[in-house]
Amino acid sequence: MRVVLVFLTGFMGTGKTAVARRLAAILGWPWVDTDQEIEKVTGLSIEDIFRKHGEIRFRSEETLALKRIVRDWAGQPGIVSTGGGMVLKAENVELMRAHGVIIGLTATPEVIFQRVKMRQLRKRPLLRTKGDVRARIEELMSLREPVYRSVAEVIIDTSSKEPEQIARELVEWIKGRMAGEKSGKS
Ligand SMILES: Nc1ncnc2c1ncn2[C@@H]1O[C@H](COP(=O)(O)OP(=O)(O)OP(=O)(O)O)[C@@H](O)[C@H]1O
Ligand SMILES: O=C(O)C1=C[C@@H](O)[C@@H](O)[C@H](O)C1
Ligand SMILES: [Mg+2]
Repeated sequence: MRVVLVFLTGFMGTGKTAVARRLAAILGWPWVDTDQEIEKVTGLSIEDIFRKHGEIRFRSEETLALKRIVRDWAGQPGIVSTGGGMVLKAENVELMRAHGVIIGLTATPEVIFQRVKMRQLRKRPLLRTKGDVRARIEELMSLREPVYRSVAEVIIDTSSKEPEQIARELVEWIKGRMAGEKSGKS
């Protein structure tokens, strides 16, 4: 399989969107973010989709967005930052694996809390709680961690690095991955 699409996966606030933007700029590849794509297509914010239509509807929109992206971008290189729950559906993981490579980003719960607190929680309805947001992050992360670990080819801890530095490291990884594939085929 050639590396054509690079999917960034991981928990909310690990930096998928921030890193993808820089990765695309360095490589000169196009970039799409599935959350932004869903908002564009539905004309609704993530918050409104969850509030008015519920999580099941959001998950359907998420799979539809992924299907459109792999169809429209077939055969060309590109960076896709996914929503934090994209990997929870086996169908989505299969689609990503069939069209590219899956990179995982991680960070400590405390760093995630610092990044997503306040205004950022609006984009992440699953973290909104009357109780302790830190505890909610830890709970959801520990439930999902095995999935994030099992789907990604490589996992980068973004807790103490700037998005620019992470993007540069990933460029090297992607180049190595592409070179490895070429030599494997010849
Ligand atoms: N490595 C980093 N260092 C410092 N701040 C960061 C880093 N990565 C992301 N951020 C900041 O943390 C916030 C959340 O990052 P981002 O939106 O990229 O997360 P995400 O993984 O895309 O989350 P989601 O799954 O909810 O879309 C943003 O304000 C972003 O600028
Ligand atoms: O981790 C999740 O389930 C989510 C992450 C965000 O990117 C959004 O896709 C939405 O808030 C759900
Ligand atoms: Mg994002």
